[in-house]
Amino acid sequence: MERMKRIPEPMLEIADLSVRFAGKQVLESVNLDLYPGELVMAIGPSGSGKTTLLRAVNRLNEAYPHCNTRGQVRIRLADRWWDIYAPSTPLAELRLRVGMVFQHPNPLPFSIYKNVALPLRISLGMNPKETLLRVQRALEAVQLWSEVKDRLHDSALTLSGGQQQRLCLARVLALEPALLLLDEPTASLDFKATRHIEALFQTLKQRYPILAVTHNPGQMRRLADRVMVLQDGRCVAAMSRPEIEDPEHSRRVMEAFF
Ligand SMILES: Nc1ncnc2c1ncn2[C@@H]1O[C@H](COP(=O)(O)OP(=O)(O)OP(=O)(O)O)[C@@H](O)[C@H]1O
Repeated sequence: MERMKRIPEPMLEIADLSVRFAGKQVLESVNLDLYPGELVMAIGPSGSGKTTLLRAVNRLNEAYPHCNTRGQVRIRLADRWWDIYAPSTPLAELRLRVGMVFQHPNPLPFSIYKNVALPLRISLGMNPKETLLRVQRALEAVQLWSEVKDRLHDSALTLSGGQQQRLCLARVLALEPALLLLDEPTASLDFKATRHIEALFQTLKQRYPILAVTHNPGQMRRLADRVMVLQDGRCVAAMSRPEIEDPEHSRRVMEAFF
């Protein structure tokens, strides 16, 4: 008897997603499935809707009263599907499971330690000993520990832009999310830190799938398993890994849409 081929189930399903701000169409009928072990990158010209797409996954666009979202976004957590836009979905819990790193670092006006520790204490109810261990592990993962271990109680706002970005990533990783959303996560990092964080993403995607936005074609080639190209809010092209690796093909796609 022919063996049945196992079709992997996605972790995230975005179906026919449209977003308007004050009547202006910003995303139109976007579809995307994200599978375990994948790092998918959204690219496109400035204003094409990349950040809006990421923000739609954890319902951050709703912070704007004139925002209207249609379509479906579903996430699979512990083998159960959650409809992200269903009124019954527990939003706070969802946002803990869907970690997002923003384009501009957004540390809280507290100490370096508290920035990572507070969500663990408040949201996960961790005890101080567990918290300390988790904070250290997260800061080591983003290669910040050696730079801050002697000044953990200084304000996070005294860190450089690149250090703040790594701190914000550590804060998200410490919560051990199910899915990562990254909006140009290396934009404020130097070459060495960028390469380290890129290597970290390659490891992390085995644990949780990643949907990322980048403006950097080199980073796209180094990291992306698949690429979606957005233009004026629509998905106008897609590239698989072999197409991304083919310099002629990816050059043609970039030239066509940028
Ligand atoms: N809260 C908002 N209210 C009104 N318009 C918005 C809002 N947020 C985004 N937009 C508009 O939606 C469009 C897409 O914005 P978005 O930030 O998603 O683009 P992007 O592709 O991420 O751009 P960039 O590459 O410059 O970061 C833009 O025209 C932007 O002005």
